[in-house]
Amino acid sequence: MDKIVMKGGAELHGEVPVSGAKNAALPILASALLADGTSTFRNVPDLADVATMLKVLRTMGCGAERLEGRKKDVCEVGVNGHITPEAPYDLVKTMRASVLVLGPLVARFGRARVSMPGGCAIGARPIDQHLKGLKALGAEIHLTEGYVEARAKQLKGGTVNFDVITVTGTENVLMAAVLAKGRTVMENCAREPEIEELAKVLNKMGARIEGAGTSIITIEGVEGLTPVEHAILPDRIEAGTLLVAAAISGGNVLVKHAVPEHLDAVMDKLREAGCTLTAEAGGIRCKAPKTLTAVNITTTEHPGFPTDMQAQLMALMCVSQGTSVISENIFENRFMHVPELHRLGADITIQGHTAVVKGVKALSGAPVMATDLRASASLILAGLRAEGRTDVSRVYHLDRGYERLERKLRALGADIRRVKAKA
Ligand SMILES: CC(=O)N[C@H]1[C@@H](OP(=O)(O)OP(=O)(O)OC[C@H]2O[C@@H](n3ccc(=O)[nH]c3=O)[C@H](O)[C@@H]2O)O[C@H](CO)[C@@H](O)[C@@H]1O
Ligand SMILES: C=C(OP(=O)(O)O)C(=O)O
Repeated sequence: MDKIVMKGGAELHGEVPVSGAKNAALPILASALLADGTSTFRNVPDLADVATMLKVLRTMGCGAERLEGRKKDVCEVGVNGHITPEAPYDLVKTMRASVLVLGPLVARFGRARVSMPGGCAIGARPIDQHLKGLKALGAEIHLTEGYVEARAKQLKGGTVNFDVITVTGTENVLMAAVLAKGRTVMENCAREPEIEELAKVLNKMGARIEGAGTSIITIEGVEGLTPVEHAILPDRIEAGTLLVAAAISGGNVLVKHAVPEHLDAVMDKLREAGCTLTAEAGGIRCKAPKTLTAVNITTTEHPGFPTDMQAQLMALMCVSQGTSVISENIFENRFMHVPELHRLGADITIQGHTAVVKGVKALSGAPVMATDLRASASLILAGLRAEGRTDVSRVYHLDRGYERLERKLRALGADIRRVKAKA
């Protein structure tokens, strides 16, 4: 297993580009199932999760490849009528977002067999709302042998009112509704920029969707869609992570391609902590203050503070002056980074879904273990500031969602490298 080896203390300076968004690329790759022919996607991040989604599509019989050489950011997905509409357990267990093929498969092929994703390190993460939405469009759903089996000769438009705001649930039902007969109204939808991006792609393919990015989405079903060409939007969570890297190191960094409107809540918190954030042509600049100030954070659905940035902000709070209260309201078990941050000298107490972080003068390097994707980012951020050497193991979690993070940080001046596992 690869690990990241780093020495803290360097201030980060310079410019760093953000890659395409994982959470947009995954549903958008799945959306290619909705049309016959080859769809071409650019700015697709080179991540383990994207490789898994391409594999899921290939397993079904699609052509799904990343191009090579200078076009390495391009993925092509080719679909013809002959596919096996099944996502097997072996793949879904490595990436729960594989469940995003469920909606497109049942809409286009009239049936789907997709392994139930099950829980993961950060929470139970059921998919009852995905299933509720598909049922409202007329799909028959059975759960057998750990699989969701969905069938519908022709989905029919209907009203879907989500009991819980869910990002991939909204996306799954949206991808089903575009080919349903008649009008679908989806209420209490998630409002993330990645949902707007998915709707943009579907509309380019010929769908008729209005309201994506708000809590009510209306879809007029169409008979068929055509393949598409699209460049994926920048990853707001990677951008936020790089802004925190600038802040925690005491540096001054321009995060290129970062979209300020996608990062309002994160930028507000960094400002409150004393950083100077400026939207510049082509990105966002973060200049760290001499002393960081503790701020309170409450994660909520977009446009609130994102749960996917909670662990990174917690790393920052570990070295900020004062006491910070961090409440996690989206996932029930998303404090797995806390015991590892303790190993670096952090002072954090957990009370239920709240963590109380008392800023310390210094962190000290230690071997630590990543437990999930954003936990691994938070440990690397803490390692940038810790005195001495920090080794972060289990970086396969990091590779799910960050494209060569260590190279990006090294280009900004960090002392960080990847030690490859022996073959
Ligand atoms: C691939 C992708 O886009 N992943 C993101 C997506 O995950 P994902 O779409 O899985 O997260 P959801 O928005 O669905 O989850 C939000 C909450 O709703 C609950 N829930 C969800 C669905 C359901 O049917 N029933 C139910 O109870 C979940 O357990 C969780 O407590 O949104 C999360 C919340 O912003 C992010 O952390 C993930 O990075
Ligand atoms: C939780 C995340 O991803 P996923 O939903 O793919 O597990 C994340 O990106 O932080």
